[in-house]
Amino acid sequence: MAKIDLTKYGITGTTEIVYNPSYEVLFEEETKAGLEGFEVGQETELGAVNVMTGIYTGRSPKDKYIVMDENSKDTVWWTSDEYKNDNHPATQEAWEACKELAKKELSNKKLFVVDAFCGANADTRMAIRFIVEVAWQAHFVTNMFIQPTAEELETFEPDFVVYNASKAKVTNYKELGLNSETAVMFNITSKEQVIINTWYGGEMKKGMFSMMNYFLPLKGIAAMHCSANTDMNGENTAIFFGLSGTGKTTLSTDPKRLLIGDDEHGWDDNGVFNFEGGCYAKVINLDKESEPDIYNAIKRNALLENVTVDANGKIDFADKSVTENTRVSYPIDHIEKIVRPISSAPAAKNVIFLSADAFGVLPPVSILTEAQTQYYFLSGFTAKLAGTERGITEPTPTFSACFGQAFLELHPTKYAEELVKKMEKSGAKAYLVNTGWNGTGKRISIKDTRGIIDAILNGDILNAPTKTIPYFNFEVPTELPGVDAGILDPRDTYADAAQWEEKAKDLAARFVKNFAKYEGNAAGKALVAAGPQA
Ligand SMILES: Nc1ncnc2c1ncn2[C@@H]1O[C@H](COP(=O)(O)OP(=O)(O)O)[C@@H](O)[C@H]1O
Ligand SMILES: C=C(OP(=O)(O)O)C(=O)O
Ligand SMILES: [Mn+2]
Repeated sequence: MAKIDLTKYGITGTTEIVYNPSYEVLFEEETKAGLEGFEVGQETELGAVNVMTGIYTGRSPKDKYIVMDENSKDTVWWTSDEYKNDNHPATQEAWEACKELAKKELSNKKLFVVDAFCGANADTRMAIRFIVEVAWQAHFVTNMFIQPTAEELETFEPDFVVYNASKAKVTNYKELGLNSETAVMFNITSKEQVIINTWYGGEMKKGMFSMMNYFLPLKGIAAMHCSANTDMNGENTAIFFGLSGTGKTTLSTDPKRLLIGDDEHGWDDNGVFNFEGGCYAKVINLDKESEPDIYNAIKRNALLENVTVDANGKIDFADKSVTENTRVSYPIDHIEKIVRPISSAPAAKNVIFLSADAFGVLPPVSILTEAQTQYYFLSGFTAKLAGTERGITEPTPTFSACFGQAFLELHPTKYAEELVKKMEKSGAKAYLVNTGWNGTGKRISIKDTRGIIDAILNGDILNAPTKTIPYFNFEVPTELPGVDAGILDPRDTYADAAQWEEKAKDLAARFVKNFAKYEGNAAGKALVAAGPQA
């Protein structure tokens, strides 16, 4: 084991370091007597431990900051009045203050240090050191990141250090120009992240995703908020872009295929590779029959968050009294059908954009032209679903560039550029799949969506009869094996097609308005014709 010296980070008086604990040790530490508040883990009937994450049960994008310095000033895609995003600038002074708070919080106590990788490719991965004081936080990152081998640990040198001081508060946040007592702050120059006053595990996971999204595209590698899987021969790779709750995890976990990963991937000249070593599935209303693989992944070593569990360990997956964003993290090998030993596969042949349309306008599947692919990728229209972000309590329509705006550190066009290059090279086709609502007022069923995905992946969709949907010029199939033909044209799901027309016109106008921000250059202007015509 590498000798860990935390004094070089300014953390002093450490009484004990639990370094890269095994699952046995993690279980013991997170369930032992004497833990307080949100440190407490409870063993459940399925063997997985459940924890509560406190007030923050989802990410807090308003508290996300990046230090603005010589290095980041001209590269980061900062929030602006013209185009608001979650990359808020922090001063060097605010950084020093937050780092100081974290050092103070983490000094003079027992700590957990987890060294892990982000990125399955050895030549482009980031070596990350997580320093935390809560056992289950160490468990979370052990599940979600790639665990080094014993040999790799011998020589592990971190590229990036994460300080989780979830128990601290930024009391003087106003003075520091920050938003609240909570801060999720990145320093791209020193390669560090500080987390203060939020216990939500997703901040560590999506934080490192944001950093990969900064570093990789600058090296000509696509970084993508998508899940990925491939066929049993590891040849027919597909990627599924989508904002939280649109179905990346659910739809990529497919017993007929091998899972590459459920949320964050890169695409380089060798193909598609996972950034992570685990999955982070939503468990609200989880049903054993319709999602058996995810259900079966909830066993010892998996970690549940914010799930309602009674005194005997019995789980109620239907209860959303704490949040709708109830979660489970598990190491990827809790899923049987995965790509081994490295989570990667050849270039994608199919690219699927998952959009949960709360307006009920988008067809359940549309076959996109090349220009439409770029237009809809940059637009990133979907709904934010309840719970994943603080303050979102019902499906809220949004344009989230590249289906992951909250995690983009460079301008959206950079991600589009890298994706298009890779797609052109592999001859990939793109589809827009609505996993949200239609005229019935209900969400399109998982069964129908799975039928649509099957038809895309086995090529049936290319032989199906099609028609064109007005306003959007979408080419949609009129029949697909295993899919209710009555839903393929969304107008058929309304009592009166005029109701759809009205909503479609409204949505088309929203697209036009949103896209104006890309029309400043010739490339953006050229895409307008591929978008909806209001
Ligand atoms: N048609 C559908 N396709 C996919 N998921 C659906 C659909 N209808 C409802 N759902 C539900 O939506 C949620 C999708 O969440 P998840 O797969 O975790 O999304 P993501 O990984 O993109 O955040 C799950 O709770 C799933 O049961
Ligand atoms: C974990 C998150 O996302 P996803 O639902 O896409 O996994 C998140 O947005 O915090
Ligand atoms: Mn997911």
